[in-house]
Amino acid sequence: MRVQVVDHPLVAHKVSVLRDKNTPSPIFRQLTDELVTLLAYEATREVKTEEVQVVTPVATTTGITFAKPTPLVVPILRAGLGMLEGMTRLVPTAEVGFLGMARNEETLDIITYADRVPNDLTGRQVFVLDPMLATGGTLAEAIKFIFARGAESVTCICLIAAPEGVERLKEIHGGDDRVHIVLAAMDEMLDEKSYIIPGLGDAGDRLYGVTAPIA
Ligand SMILES: O=P(O)(O)OC[C@H]1O[C@H](OP(=O)(O)OP(=O)(O)O)[C@H](O)[C@@H]1O
Ligand SMILES: O=c1cc[nH]c(=O)[nH]1
Ligand SMILES: [Mg+2]
Repeated sequence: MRVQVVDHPLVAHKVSVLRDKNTPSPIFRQLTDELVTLLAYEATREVKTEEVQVVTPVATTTGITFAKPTPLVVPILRAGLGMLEGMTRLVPTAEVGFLGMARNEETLDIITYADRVPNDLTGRQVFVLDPMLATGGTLAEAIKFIFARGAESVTCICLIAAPEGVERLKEIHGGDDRVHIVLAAMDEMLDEKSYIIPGLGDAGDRLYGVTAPIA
């Protein structure tokens, strides 16, 4: 499993504004959208391609296009939805599946409440979108779910991670080169409620301006 923290001033600046508790939802949504495009640039570096003939106004040349089957993008509802448009803007031919997952804030159990992902993911490169990787429980479930349907690889694009969550995923997928995690920031730790410190609070609540009921 590879973990990559994208080290770039544009990313660090946008994450800093995102963290600020006074940043309102509209700006939070815009920054999330901008950040995912910066992370997607790195996350798609190994997307499968094939050659294609291109006729320019002056000559014919060989270009590349995405190979079939096309990449599948899977935002984890609710917060991952805030990353979808930025991703599909960069990879417009990607297909999109949806997973609804919520962490019970008291037990930390993960509830999967929506599955709109194709049954057969054989040979697919899957890009999972979720801004927060805290205990890693949600992503562990999502990765298990996607591999159970036959995916070739899973790349998770997250904004902020806690070391505890990354360690948990490494315990499961450490020797597995099919799993790739791309992050904007690796934070310090989890607090007693398993929120990321310093983090940015509840990403879903900050994106959408409402507190979701406990799952
Ligand atoms: O690593 P974990 O400890 O599993 O926590 C991370 C999860 O928590 C948040 O979602 P949440 O359950 O709050 O759902 P929401 O997007 O509907 O707010 C976040 O978007 C992740 O999916
Ligand atoms: O810090 C955290 C942890 C889980 N989910 C969030 O949205 N934020
Ligand atoms: Mg939430």
